[in-house]
Amino acid sequence: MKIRIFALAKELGLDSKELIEHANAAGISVKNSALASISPEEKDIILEQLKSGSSSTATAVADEPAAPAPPPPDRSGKVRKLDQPAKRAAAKAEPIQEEPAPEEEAPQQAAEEPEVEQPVEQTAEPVAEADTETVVTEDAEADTPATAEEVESPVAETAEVEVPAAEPTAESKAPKAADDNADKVEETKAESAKEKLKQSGSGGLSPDEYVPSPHASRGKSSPREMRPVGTVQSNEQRARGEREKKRPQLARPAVAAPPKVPVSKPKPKADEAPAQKPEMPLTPEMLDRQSPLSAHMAQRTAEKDGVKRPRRGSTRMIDSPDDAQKQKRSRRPRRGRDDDDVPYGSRRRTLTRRKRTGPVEYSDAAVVELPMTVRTLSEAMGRPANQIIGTLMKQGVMVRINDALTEELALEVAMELGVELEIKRERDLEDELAAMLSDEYDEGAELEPRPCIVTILGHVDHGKTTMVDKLRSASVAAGEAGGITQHIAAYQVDHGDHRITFVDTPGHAAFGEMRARGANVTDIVVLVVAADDGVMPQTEECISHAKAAGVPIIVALNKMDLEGIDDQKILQQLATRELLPSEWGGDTEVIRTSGETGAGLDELLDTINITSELQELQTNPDRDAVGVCLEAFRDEGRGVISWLIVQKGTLEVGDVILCGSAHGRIRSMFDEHDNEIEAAGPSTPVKVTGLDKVPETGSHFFVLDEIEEAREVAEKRGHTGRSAYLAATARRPQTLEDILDQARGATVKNLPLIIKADSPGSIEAIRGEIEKFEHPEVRTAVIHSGVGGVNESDVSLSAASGAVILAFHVIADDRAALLADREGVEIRRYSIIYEVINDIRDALEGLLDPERREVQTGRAIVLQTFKTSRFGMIAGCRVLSGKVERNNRVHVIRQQTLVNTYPLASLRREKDDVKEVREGMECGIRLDGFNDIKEGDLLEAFKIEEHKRKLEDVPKKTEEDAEV
Ligand SMILES: Nc1nc2c(ncn2[C@@H]2O[C@H](COP(=O)(O)OP(=O)(O)OP(=O)(O)O)[C@@H](O)[C@H]2O)c(=O)[nH]1
Repeated sequence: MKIRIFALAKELGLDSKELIEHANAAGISVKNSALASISPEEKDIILEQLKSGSSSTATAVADEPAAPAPPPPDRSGKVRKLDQPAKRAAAKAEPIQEEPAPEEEAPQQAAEEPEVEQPVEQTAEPVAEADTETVVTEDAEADTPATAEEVESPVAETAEVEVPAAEPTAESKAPKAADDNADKVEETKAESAKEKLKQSGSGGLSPDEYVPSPHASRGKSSPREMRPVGTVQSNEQRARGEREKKRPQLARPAVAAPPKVPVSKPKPKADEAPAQKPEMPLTPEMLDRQSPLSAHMAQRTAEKDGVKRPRRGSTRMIDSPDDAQKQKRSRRPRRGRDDDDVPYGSRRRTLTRRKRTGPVEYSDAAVVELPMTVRTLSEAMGRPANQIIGTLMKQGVMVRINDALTEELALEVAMELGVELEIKRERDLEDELAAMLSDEYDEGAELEPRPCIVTILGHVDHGKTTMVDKLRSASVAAGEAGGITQHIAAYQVDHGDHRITFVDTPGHAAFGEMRARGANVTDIVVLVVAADDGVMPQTEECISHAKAAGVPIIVALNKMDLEGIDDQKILQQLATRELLPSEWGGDTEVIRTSGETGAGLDELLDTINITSELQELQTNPDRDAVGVCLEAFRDEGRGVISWLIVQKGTLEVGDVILCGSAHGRIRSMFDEHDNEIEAAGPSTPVKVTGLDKVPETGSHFFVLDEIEEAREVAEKRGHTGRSAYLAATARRPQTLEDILDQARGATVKNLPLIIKADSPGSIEAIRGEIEKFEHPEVRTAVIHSGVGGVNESDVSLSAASGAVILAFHVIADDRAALLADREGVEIRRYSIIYEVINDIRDALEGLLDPERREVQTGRAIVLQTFKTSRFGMIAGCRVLSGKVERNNRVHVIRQQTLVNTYPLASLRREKDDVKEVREGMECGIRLDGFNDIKEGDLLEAFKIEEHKRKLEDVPKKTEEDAEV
């Protein structure tokens, strides 16, 4: 059974190394390791050796040629660093010890014998530090005559040690070399031990400096574990020391006492392999002053920058917590001063954070966006939401923080709280579109002359169409139904160097609004006044429209070809209506014309040109077109056709246009002669196709970039229109008239209508006319209107509502006609608006209750009364005037006071019932329900006649009632 060295050393109370030395002295080859093992026999030999004393130790040591160099007894020398040269020396010396060891154990031995290096290192250390001040000083302080020679001698000695290490492979030389080496090592050891003893004796190592080796029992060695020789000496050591004293003194290294280094003892780990290297934690002081890397880096930095600048994150450069604080402080202002050096993100974060953490700002002016709530208003004004809620509560408005606020309420709150509030509305496309119409839109653009737009106005049949027809050399009047212009249309005429655009408007009053819209695009109004008719009411309306539009008026005194014309009379009429003719000194040009003969038309065109030149009509043709829809209708083949007149810019095929609540992309474009064109400049009337539905007459059109944008606005407009209609419908029961009707128990009779026409203008005209029929008892209700023929839907709606279908210039399709026959729905077709209006008037008057009038037929006086048990009181009367009829009613008048009115119950003459009794005759009259009749009472007999009422009659009565 093998016995471990450390176990035996423990058993004997020895150090493992001492035991190894003894074993070696006894001739037993033991690895210089506490883990080495020996056999029991060898143990006995060692024990014997120990018992026999130390006398033979020196011999035994001398006889061990290959014994590893024992650790130097003197380990009290300063160990500050492990120099590579020393390591190399130790490594070279190692093979000397390997000779007697088995081959398989050699690597382990080499690994397990760092201790062997230590002595060499200890020996070599002075080589590195021989010139240090500390060593010299210590040496100088030593009482031994340590001279420079002594200090240098280890260098030579170490060099000698290295010599044999340089030839380790020469096995034959090994014993001798080993002997020499061993001798020298022994000498070194002896010297070191001697030196230590000397130091110990002279106070070089105080008892306090003794550091017991925690690993001594395990036979480990480290600089800290080195035990000062001299404090505990074995017999052998003592003997060796005596022997060495006899030897010549060699130069010894000056070894200083180890410094007091607070070392934390590493906790041994159970499973961990024993440390083979000395553990020496580096203290901050050592790092600070001795780290070659840090010193090198500091030097490099200083050389590079010229100034010593601490590197971020370098603990080395921060000497103390105060220094670290100074560093932080010095960084902060630099970040603020030099913005370029600060990363964008970090600077922004800092600014934002500062802003957030600031106090709440109570501003006197605030901007809030719609839609707004109490919360958003609170945030915008910098006032607490509770304050806003409280303010509103005082006004009787109960809101919560997330409730929406109207603009009015918000403004009231702002006024109450003394805040100037600006309400920002969301991007209003309508405003942007309106801006496109303004002159500012073309500011700075290059403007070019444009044709003037002339609108011809005048009373019906005064010759407008004939005049334009003559100008265009085309017959338009001949094709018109009833000889009345139903649609606005426009034409262009070239005269001289100018092109003139004529807009022909119907002269009838029903088209007043269309005419007014026509005037909106107008530069000049030509007022046609028939010389044989003079100024008519509708002429006056035209003058008003033209003046309201602020456009110059040129009077065309037409039909001058007729005989017996008194033009002076017409001029007089014009003058009284603020149109003083130029020939009378005024500024109104009056041109005598004849549409029939064409006389005066050139002069009229010349006058138009001169007037337009005076106006200097210019516009920007290079922009998105805007203009007005003059008329629109649905064509069976081409879909929706819209008459547009371009006011500004140039309209092109493919443009996206928005017109009222209609939108679309222009598919095709036609001029007045139905020639297809690609573009239309300013003041050009065109017919276009491509809109999704029939646009409203008089609505502006705009060219937009995106079809989606146009659709969005069109839908919004359509929605707004429906909302307005619903709102109007919802408000209707709330009118005062309705409330009064309900109180009176009166019922208003509606005439439901469905209007289908060929164009929006026609519908508008019909609506405008029938809305004039105002009556408290009857009214029209247009439940549906649309452009196009009568379809099944219209008939179904009519059947359900009892509405009358008015088909103006349109007919019903076959299926609708069949359905109408089946449902008994009447479809009334019209081509002239007069007929429509007359029929509507008749229908409304037919709905009126007839007027009941009291018609007195005769008067009778009561001469005598007879009371019968069967019939009650009977009055004997004489007819004073007229006649009394059986079906009359009677006012009983007593002493000139009306007692009451009663129907006649019986009328008799001489016991016979008669139908009537004439003046001067006597009769018996019994009244129904009245027996208190007396002599002298006057009976007025009357009958009720019903008279059909007229719409015109009723308003007068209503006005009288209102006055009452
Ligand atoms: N003698 C004469 N008759 C004319 C003249 N101009 C028009 N007329 C006649 O007057 C009638 C009405 O003419 P229109 O041109 O249709 O009149 P209008 O003003 O356009 O009528 P509306 O379209 O209903 O507004 C027609 O019978 C024409 O023949 C003219 O200069 N001399």
